[in-house]
Amino acid sequence: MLSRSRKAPAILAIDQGTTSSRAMVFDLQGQVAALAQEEFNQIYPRPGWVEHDPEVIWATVLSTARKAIKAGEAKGYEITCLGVTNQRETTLVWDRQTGEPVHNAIVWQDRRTGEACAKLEADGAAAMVAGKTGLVLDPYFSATKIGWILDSVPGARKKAEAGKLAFGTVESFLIWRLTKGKRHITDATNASRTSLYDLEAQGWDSELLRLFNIPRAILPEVVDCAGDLGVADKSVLGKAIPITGSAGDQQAAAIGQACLSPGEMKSTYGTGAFMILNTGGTRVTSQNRLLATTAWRLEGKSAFALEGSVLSAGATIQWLRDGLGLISKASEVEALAASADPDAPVYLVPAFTGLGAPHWKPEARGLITGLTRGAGRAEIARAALESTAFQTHDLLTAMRADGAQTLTLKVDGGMVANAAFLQRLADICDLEVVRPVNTETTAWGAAFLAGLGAGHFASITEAASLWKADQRFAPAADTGWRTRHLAGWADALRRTTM
Ligand SMILES: Nc1ncnc2c1ncn2[C@@H]1O[C@H](COP(=O)(O)OP(=O)(O)O)[C@@H](O)[C@H]1O
Ligand SMILES: O=P(O)(O)OC[C@H](O)CO
Repeated sequence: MLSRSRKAPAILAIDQGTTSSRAMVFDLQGQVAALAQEEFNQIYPRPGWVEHDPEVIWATVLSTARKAIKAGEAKGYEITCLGVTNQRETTLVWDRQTGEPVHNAIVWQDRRTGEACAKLEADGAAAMVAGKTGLVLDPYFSATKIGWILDSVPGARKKAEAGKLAFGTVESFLIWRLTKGKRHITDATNASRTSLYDLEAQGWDSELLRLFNIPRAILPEVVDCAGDLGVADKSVLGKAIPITGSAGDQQAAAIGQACLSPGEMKSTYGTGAFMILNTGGTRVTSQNRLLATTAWRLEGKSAFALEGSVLSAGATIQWLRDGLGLISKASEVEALAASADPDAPVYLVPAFTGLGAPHWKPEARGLITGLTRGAGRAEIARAALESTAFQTHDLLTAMRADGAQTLTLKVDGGMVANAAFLQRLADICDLEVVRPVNTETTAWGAAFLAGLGAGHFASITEAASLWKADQRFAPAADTGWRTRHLAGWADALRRTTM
C-alpha cells in the first residue's frame, strides 16, 4: 500500500528554444507546477549569420532546470523523469574527449551555407535529397552547417574522420552533457531535420553522407522519442533523473496539442512559425514545397507529418523592439498595431534570413511596401503582426493543395498571448483558430513523452484526453477586405522574390 506521505510524481521538461531556455515541472494531468526561463543573446557575426554560444545554452539549461526542480519539490512533487525538447537543426560539434564545442552553435536561421546548397541544387541533388529526407536543399537544415564547421575550423575534418568529434543538434548536446558523455544519441524527429536521415528507412544514409561529405564517425545513434535515453547525472542536476523523452520542439508541440491522428494540424508562433499536419503512418511527399518529417518514433515505428516552416514570426516583433526601437517589450505591439489606420495598405515581408516554406529563397531580403506620409509606427507594427498571418495563409494554401482538409488550426507559442493577432489570423486564413488552456504545448509534449517512456502513460493517445480548448477565434472578415489584403501581401511578396 502507498504511504500517505508519498510525494506526487511529476515530470521535468527542458525546452531549449531559439531565444530562451526554459524548464517546467508538470504533474501527470499536464498542470504546470513550476517554471523557470532565461533569455540569452543572439550572436550575429555577419548579415544572415546567426550563432549561439553553446556554453550559454548549457548554463541557461542548467540554471533553469535546477530552479524548476527546486520549485517543484518545494510544492511537494517528486521529479521522476525528464524530457528534452529543442530548437531543431541548430548544429553543434564538440570534442569527445574534452566536451568542448569546436565552434559556436550555428542556428537554424543561419544562411551561410546558401551557396553550398545552390551548388548541390545545380548539381541535380535536390530530388534524391527530397526523396529520402523529405527536405528541400536549404541552409536551414544541419548537413551543410556541419560541413561548414568541419571545413572552417582548423583540423576539424581530420579529427572528425578519426572519431574524435561529435555532432549533435541541441537535444543531443544536452543529453550528452546531462549524462556526462555516456549517451551520444539523437531522437528520430531531430534526426529527420539534418538532411542525413532517411525518413522511411529510419537511419543515417550513406549516399546522403557522401553527398554532404560528412564522416559517419561524427554522428549520434538515432533513438525513439520515449524510453531509456540515459540518466542525468546526480552531479549535474543535484539528483539522478532518468531521461525518458526527447523530440524537436515542433514535434513536441504537435503532441502537446494532441495532433495525434491524420488531418490534425497545429501552428506554433515563437521566433519562427511552424505548421505541422499529422499524416499518420504514411510519409506524404509534398507537391508544394512543404517538408515531410518524422512526427514521432515509438517502439521503433515512425509516424509522419507535413510541415510548413516560416523563418520569421515572433522574430519580426523582436526586430520592432530591438532593431527599430518602436516598442520596449513584445506585448506592446498589440496596442500599437490596434491604433493603426485600418485603410493604410502597408505590408512588411520579414525575409530577414530569407524565406522558408513554401518559397525557400535563402537570398531574399525583407521589405516594406505602401508607405505614405500618413504611415508611421502603428502601421508598421500592424504590418509586422499581419506578416505572420499572411505567411500562415500561404502555408495553409500549400497544405490544402497537398490534400489537407482541416477546419481548425490549433495554435501555441509566445505570440498567442496576443488575442488581436489570433483574430487577424482567423480573418486572413478564413479558418477557426483555437488556443488551448495549456499554451506551453512544447514543454508539455516533451514531458508527456518522458511520462510515456517512464510508464506514467500507457500510450500516446492519452495526450488527447489531457488537451482542452480555451478560446476559439472564428473568422469574421468580409470577403472584400480579405481579398484586398491578400492581394496587397501577394504584391509585396512578389517584389521580395523578384
Ligand atoms: N504579445 C505578443 N505579441 C506578439 N508577439 C509576441 C508577444 N509576446 C511574445 N511575442 C513573441 O514571441 C516570441 C517568443 O515566443 P517563444 O515561444 O518563447 O519563442 P522561442 O521558443 O522561439 O524562443 C518572441 O519572438 C516575441 O517577439
Ligand atoms: O525555438 P523555436 O520555438 O523558434 O523553434 C525553432 C524550430 O525548431 C526551428 O526549426
